[in-house]
Amino acid sequence: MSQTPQTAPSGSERDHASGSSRPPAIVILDFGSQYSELIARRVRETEVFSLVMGYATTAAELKALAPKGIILSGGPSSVYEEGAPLCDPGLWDLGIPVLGVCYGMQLMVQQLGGSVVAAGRAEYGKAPLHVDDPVDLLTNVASGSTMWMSHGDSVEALPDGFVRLAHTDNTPEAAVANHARRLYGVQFHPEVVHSSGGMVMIRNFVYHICGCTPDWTTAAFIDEAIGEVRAQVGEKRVLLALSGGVDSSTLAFLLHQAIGDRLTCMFIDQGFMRKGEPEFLMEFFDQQFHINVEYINARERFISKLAGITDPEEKRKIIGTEFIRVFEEESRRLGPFDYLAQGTLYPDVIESAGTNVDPKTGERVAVKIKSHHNVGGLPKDLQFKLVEPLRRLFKDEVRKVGRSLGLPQEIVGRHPFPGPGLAIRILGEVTDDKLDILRDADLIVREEVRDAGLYDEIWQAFAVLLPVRSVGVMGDKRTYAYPIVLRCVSSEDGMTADWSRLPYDLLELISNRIVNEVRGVNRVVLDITSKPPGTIEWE
Ligand SMILES: Nc1ncnc2c1ncn2[C@@H]1O[C@H](COP(=O)(O)OP(=O)(O)OP(=O)(O)O)[C@@H](O)[C@H]1O
Ligand SMILES: O=c1[nH]c(=O)c2[nH+]cn([C@@H]3O[C@H](COP(=O)(O)O)[C@@H](O)[C@H]3O)c2[nH]1
Ligand SMILES: NC(=O)CC[C@H](N)C(=O)O
Ligand SMILES: [Mg+2]
Repeated sequence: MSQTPQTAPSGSERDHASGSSRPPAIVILDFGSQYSELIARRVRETEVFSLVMGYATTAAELKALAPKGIILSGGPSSVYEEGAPLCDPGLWDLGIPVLGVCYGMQLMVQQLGGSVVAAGRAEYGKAPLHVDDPVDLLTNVASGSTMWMSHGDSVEALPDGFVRLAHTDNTPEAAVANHARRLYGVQFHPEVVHSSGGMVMIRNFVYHICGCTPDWTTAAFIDEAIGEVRAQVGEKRVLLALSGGVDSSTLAFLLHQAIGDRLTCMFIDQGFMRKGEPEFLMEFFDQQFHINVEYINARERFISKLAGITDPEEKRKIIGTEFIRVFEEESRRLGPFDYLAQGTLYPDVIESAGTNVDPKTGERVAVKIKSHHNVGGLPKDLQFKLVEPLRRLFKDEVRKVGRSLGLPQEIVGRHPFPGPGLAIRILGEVTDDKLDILRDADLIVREEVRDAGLYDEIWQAFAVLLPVRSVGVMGDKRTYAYPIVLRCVSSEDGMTADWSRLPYDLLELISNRIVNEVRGVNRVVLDITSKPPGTIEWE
């Protein structure tokens, strides 16, 4: 991994987000794993505040921060490679308990005198854990618990003072410890949902080994976020980008509490919304909450900017830029506004690879998956300062915050809908005709999933339009029309997802209705790909 920077920024410069004024009880050092923030979030689920920081955070910085525990994340590198990201070796002598996960464990082993080698064969997926010593870290973790593995390297020899806590069929040193120094390592990923007993282990580490107390609650988050927003914006006015989705609606309530009528909410109709959505949103906020929302009809300008554009990343960037241009123009009309508030969440940030940038090389430790319009899709010459208090949270954490602020289930329970909207669900060029087709198909999917009583069980259910055509027969006539892809997934946070096993009868109903009712479609297919390797959206 020679492109991995040797020196990454320390955590402090990344923490412009929520909760940053509160020192983390558990620090996660990020070695580039897609799961780093997931670890932090699992720790926060135990009501202990946790933040991710750059892997090169020095021992002195950590000492000053005085967390009760440190977790080293996994990462794509191999510890024995030149240029592999290393932590400050002073870390081991701080007397603070450390848990290394996968790469983090391998690093611990190597730096303390053991050895790590490329394993005979890589191990991905579930493996039963055989517990050899059910103490501290593994207290109440049943032998045979399924753990999620994702590694190509293995620990060959343990450093002095370390013992084995557990093994798997392929991995002799699956969990290890130096009890006296309170250093622990696991080869698997306790943070992913597929690891049963993973949470038990995290609780063991956080409460029993590190001695943390559960004081990071939704109420505490709201209080601190309100305080931070007030400190950030002072007496200035804030423009809020409101989509009517869970995140920006929650943010609207939060900011309303924080700054009252210095908040202006603005909804941009970019022309890629679902059927009935703009009307629903305007009426809902106006009638139910008496929150005034500025409605901006920008349909023409968005679709004309996308004419002839087929590349997904190009589409996303154009849309992200156009959003900001509209906000800038409207800000001149209604403002001025120095601040733009967005309901950005952590998955938007990690997938746009907005974290851990090396100031010298500009390299990122986590790789880019796609540019979310509100992060990676933003223009470089952005004139607003961003207010994004939800930036460190995952969707289910936001839902809790929203509920606690009094948002009704009708909003809090909504499926996520991406800012670029239907434009990234029409593969290739976006046209008015295709938008009409997709809107109609999407409505049928939503209606039928709701009628089947499955809406709340599913993370997202939607239709995708492919720019290819196939032959069919309808009313004895040949058709040559587009297929619609049904994409329904279950997920906890959007970072990983599985395709939903919808009942065949429901699939049949949706398929029949789409082919019969939507002009221009003659075939319906089902996407049965999980994430990874697929993503939820098709672009
Ligand atoms: N049409 C829009 N008008 C104004 N702002 C928007 C619009 N679409 C998206 N945004 C902004 O971009 C942010 C990110 O969009 P995203 O879809 O992830 O969040 P959301 O719409 O608030 O919630 P959800 O993920 O549940 O749809 C929003 O929180 C909002 O600030
Ligand atoms: O506001 C958004 N702007 C975007 O550009 C964007 N792209 C994807 N998504 C949503 O994020 C979640 C993860 O999606 P992917 O697996 O496709 O990356 C899913 O819930 C997606 O719907 C977006 N939301
Ligand atoms: N997931 C990880 O942290 C992987 C670590 C290391 N690259 C390995 O393959 O073993
Ligand atoms: Mg949305």
